[in-house]
Amino acid sequence: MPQALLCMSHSPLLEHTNPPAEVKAAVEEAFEKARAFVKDFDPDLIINFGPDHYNGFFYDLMPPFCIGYEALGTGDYDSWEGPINVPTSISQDLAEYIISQDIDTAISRKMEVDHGAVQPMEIMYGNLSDKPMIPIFVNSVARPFVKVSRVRKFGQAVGEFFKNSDKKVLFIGSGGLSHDPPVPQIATATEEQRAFLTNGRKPTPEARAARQQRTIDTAIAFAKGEADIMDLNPEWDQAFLEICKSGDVTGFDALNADEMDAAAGHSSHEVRTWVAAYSALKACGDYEVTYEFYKPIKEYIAGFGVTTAVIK
Ligand SMILES: O=C(O)/C=C/c1cccc(O)c1O
Ligand SMILES: [Fe+2]
Repeated sequence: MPQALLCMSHSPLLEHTNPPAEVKAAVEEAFEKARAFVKDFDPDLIINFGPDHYNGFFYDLMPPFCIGYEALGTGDYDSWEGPINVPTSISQDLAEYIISQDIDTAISRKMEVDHGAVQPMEIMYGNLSDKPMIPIFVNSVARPFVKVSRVRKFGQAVGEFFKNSDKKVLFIGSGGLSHDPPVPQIATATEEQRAFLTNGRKPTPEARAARQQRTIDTAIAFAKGEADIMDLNPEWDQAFLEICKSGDVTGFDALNADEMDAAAGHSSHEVRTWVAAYSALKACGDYEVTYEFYKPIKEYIAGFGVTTAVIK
């Protein structure tokens, strides 16, 4: 059965800040195009490569990759909260296959996933309880990072597993492109932030609200040119999109974490989810990108991209 791909930026600010009306309309049109693509493809199963922002994964145990056997949404920023429809036996077979290919992965029987992982599914389907979905965590915020070539090989192994599947599979990658939201980094964290990054599960409602308000305030200030975060980098974003369109996923290997921090912001590493998704699709066959949307949107703190692709 065929495979297809949807990669898109996410932002928890979609419902919390107000870009100019024409920008909002353009994003809504991109979502509508993506919805039409997904509806037309009508997958049986979603493989969802998503990051986390210290809602599900912390420094008490931070794997580079984790396959969810069972999962639930954390509900941060009013995102999906509660159980997700994960086909456990397929997740198990996938993990077994991946380790048989000499690629290591963690697994979780209770994986907690945040806005970054669930937003595309919410936008496509409105919920995470109907369509079967295997959540795959790709560490995109917490150093140390594995090389991008490793992410490509991981994605390739996932794709190989589904290449001859009897199910129609949609690979989703969620995140990026250039952006630098105010998520603390371990290297520069205060003692309090360090404690949170290591052991911040189940924040109090007050702590969660304060974190979210800080991000909203930063986005509003960023749009006014007043925030102390790195600028978006449309040129870097376009170069990344060119690699996606080239069909040569080894082109991702040249991405380097230090250079990404410097050029595209500390959350640009979320493109690792795209690298995994495109590499998974490529393992199923040569592909073509059938739709691309891109806009740098300060109110969302995101170089905002949406792409779809199919096997040629
Ligand atoms: O986790 C947060 O508090 C902020 C997340 C964020 C903000 C803007 C763009 C993104 O991709 C994010 O994940
Ligand atoms: Fe994010």
